[in-house]
Amino acid sequence: MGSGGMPAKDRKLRWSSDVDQWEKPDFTSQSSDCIALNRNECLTVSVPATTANIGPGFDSLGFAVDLRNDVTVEFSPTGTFILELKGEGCDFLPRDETNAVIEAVKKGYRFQSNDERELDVSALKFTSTNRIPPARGLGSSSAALVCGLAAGMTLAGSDVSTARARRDLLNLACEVEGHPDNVAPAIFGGFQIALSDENEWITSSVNIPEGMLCSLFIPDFHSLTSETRAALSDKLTQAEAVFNIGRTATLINAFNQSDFRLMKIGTQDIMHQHQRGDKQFGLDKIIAAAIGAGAHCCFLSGAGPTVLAMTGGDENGKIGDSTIAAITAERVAEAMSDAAKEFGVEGQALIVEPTMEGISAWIDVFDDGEDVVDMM
Ligand SMILES: Nc1ncnc2c1ncn2[C@@H]1O[C@H](COP(=O)(O)OP(=O)(O)O)[C@@H](O)[C@H]1O
Ligand SMILES: N[C@@H](CCOP(=O)(O)O)C(=O)O
Repeated sequence: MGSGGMPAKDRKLRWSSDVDQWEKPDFTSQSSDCIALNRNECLTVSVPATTANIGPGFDSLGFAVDLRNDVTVEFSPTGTFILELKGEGCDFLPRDETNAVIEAVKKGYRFQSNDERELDVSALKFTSTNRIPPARGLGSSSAALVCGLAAGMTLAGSDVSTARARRDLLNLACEVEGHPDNVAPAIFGGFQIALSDENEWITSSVNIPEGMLCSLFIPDFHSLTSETRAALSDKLTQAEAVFNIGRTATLINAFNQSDFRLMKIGTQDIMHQHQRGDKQFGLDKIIAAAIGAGAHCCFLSGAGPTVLAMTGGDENGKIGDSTIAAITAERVAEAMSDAAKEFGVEGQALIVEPTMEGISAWIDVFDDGEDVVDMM
């Protein structure tokens, strides 16, 4: 094994955060001996849900919200491949090696070991704890991809808390996903503007005003991003392009300057959201209801069908602001649910906060019954 019997804390020192000094694990013959995990250890990778587009920023903007999927990897007690699913999507996500998380683990491992080895997962146990509802526009596929890639890279010896590993993760995940607006905030947290420049994906952060809350209306039905993307027109008139360019720029200013008044106009879009939602589940009416109930802005989350409205924010820093924000967020969520019901659509209302925490990974060490956590 690359790490031998070394405790995780010491072993971590083998992988320098200095980009030029990354030390490749000593890959030897046996598959289970080729991973940077001891038999008394369990690796966990945690990734947040993300809301992409934010109205006009199609394929470019996204922010992370505090609803997380976790994947753990440990040696299987039965000596055979196990994939345990918990929470969202348990009833239909595959439990074999075709699961997107497992495919990504193998890809991440292959990348980190310079294509020298395939990861044999037959002696490993994976547990996927899913809190992000799949196929609802909250970046579940990106979370699965990023979790898996990061787990695979870690098993091949990478420290995914380093800037270099995160950059690699961004490039790898964007290659698979094709658009960066979910994966960038899933990896880096916060609000990200992401784009591709020749062979490289680049992301930069935007401020999210303190104290903002997101009211989510998550319809009960599923909608596959690939299907609703395929139905969009790939042509825009100049006037349509100008509509979205002006609003995207306004949106960035609104967030960076905590200017809540600009958020409603800054989240308007002409490229995709009404095509995906108005006739299908009354998106225009849900947005109007949220704004009417006091939201700063409201938009289709990713490819939908989730709708996200934003409230709160420490405009004046007055005592009691957070209580008022929470009450408004609940009122907005209720108004969205009622509007959807009138359209015949049932769903779940949920209030979450934006989060600055992107991917995190750690190793639990089970030592004589004691559980020591090693943050990576
Ligand atoms: N936790 C998960 N584990 C494995 N695969 C997942 C998971 N979540 C989502 N997926 C895959 O992603 C698909 C949904 O992707 P997509 O249509 O892009 O929806 P979303 O908007 O939620 O990202 C699911 O059908 C499934 O194949
Ligand atoms: N820009 C993409 C975003 C898809 O987000 P998801 O959360 O629905 O996967 C698109 O609009 O297709």
